[in-house]
Amino acid sequence: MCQVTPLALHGVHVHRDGRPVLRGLDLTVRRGEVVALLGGNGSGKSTAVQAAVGALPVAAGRVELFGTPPARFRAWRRVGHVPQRSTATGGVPATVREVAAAGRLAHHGLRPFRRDDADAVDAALDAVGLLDRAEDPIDALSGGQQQRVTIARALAGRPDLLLMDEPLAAVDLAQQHALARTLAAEAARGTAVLLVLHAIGPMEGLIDRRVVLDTGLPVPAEVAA
Ligand SMILES: Nc1ncnc2c1ncn2[C@@H]1O[C@H](COP(=O)(O)OP(=O)(O)OP(=O)(O)O)[C@@H](O)[C@H]1O
Repeated sequence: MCQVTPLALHGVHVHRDGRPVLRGLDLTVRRGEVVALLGGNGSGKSTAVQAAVGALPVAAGRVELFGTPPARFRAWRRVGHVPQRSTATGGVPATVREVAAAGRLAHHGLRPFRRDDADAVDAALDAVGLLDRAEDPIDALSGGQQQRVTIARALAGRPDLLLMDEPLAAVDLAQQHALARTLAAEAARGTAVLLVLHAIGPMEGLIDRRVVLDTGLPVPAEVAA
């Protein structure tokens, strides 16, 4: 069966403040594949993720989400995105459950929230170890716990492509292991996963491929090893 590649960047150039940041990046993540995007500070990892979701314009080259450029892509329910250093508050009073439920928005749209939506939200909160805090105000959570809620929000959508920019940054080791198990299960059901990481840590057994960026280009595999 022919599978459309969930994420493909072909020769992508992105400029920021007039400076070249990505300089012809090729990157693909296939169905069920977990790819780690590594590299030093400022090497362009977050820029690549932002370009992938159409949040930054591409000066040259091509980005495709399930075969479609971000500007024409409509199936956002298939994509889960955890931005870098994200906290879940946004200044709006909301419970942990309400924030995680935002991850179902692209599924239920204007129809009422159903049992399967509620089950997906509960499963996502359980996966990040926060089901017992579901009714708490989001502001009452620590930074790392709030980061776990943004991960739950992405998981709640049961996406076919997960883009996570340093999801482990503020998360304790036990929860890193729990997230590794969750992502392994996601990949096993066919989800394509792109993880921006500084250290592989508990994700080691899960990673199918590593792409190491250096000033906006992948380091050749033999150098990166
Ligand atoms: N909002 C911005 N405006 C202008 N330039 C930016 C902006 N964000 C990042 N840059 C520049 O783009 C380059 C790549 O940054 P990027 O955030 O993609 O790196 P990164 O690999 O994710 O780094 P880190 O590991 O520190 O998160 C850097 O030179 C940075 O200065």
